[in-house]
Amino acid sequence: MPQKIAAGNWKMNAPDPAEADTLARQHPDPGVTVLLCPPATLLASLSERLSQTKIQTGGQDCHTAASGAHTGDVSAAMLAAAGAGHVILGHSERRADHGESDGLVREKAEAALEAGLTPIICVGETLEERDAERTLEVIEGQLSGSLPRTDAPLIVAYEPVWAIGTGRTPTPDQIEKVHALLRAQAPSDTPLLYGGSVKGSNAAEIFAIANVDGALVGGASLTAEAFSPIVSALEAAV
Ligand SMILES: O=C(CO)COP(=O)(O)O
Repeated sequence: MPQKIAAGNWKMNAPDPAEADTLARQHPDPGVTVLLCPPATLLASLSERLSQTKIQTGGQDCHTAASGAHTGDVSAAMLAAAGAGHVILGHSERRADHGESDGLVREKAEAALEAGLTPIICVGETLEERDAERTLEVIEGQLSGSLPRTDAPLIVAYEPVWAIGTGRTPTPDQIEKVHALLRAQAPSDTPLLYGGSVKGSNAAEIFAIANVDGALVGGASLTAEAFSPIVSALEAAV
């Protein structure tokens, strides 16, 4: 059975780190993997802060190279040295803001695996693509272009671009169709996360969908009050 994962993507936000302590106190021994991905500058301190807890940390992006003349970038090895065990790659905000291609995401995923990190590879269609009934074709293309050419364990997150930060979520049927495709295409036992406006109030319904193994959460991961019910819903779904 794939691992169950509640992952928080803090994006370019710096919530009070005491929120992470509260979350750790509320979930001292979670029955699922709980992961917080802060901005790179906060990764080392947050990892240290959570080192005596079961909450893990991850990065939000990495470079393809291990080191070198890449001003402003951070390598996968640096994330690992700062305490990360995972790294989010190919998030739609990076694909949109930085023009990241599937090929680049694949190279980054290979670099992450090389550094001992588990990549969380994000895919998702735009509203335009969904309206044009191209969702499955788009996801299939992104996945086959972005997955590293190895059997190493990784995680895939389905995040419809139009559901991110909008309060809109796809219907359970829409999520189920995409996750069935991911299950068929990704290596067996790959945890498949859903992301896009996940909240405490809709988490249980989302976790009941076939082949949904957890969530990648943005806004609702910034406070323990908002994230804890999502973790609890996933624990209850196991
Ligand atoms: O992009 C996301 C997580 O990576 C989802 O963000 P929201 O949960 O804020 O919609």
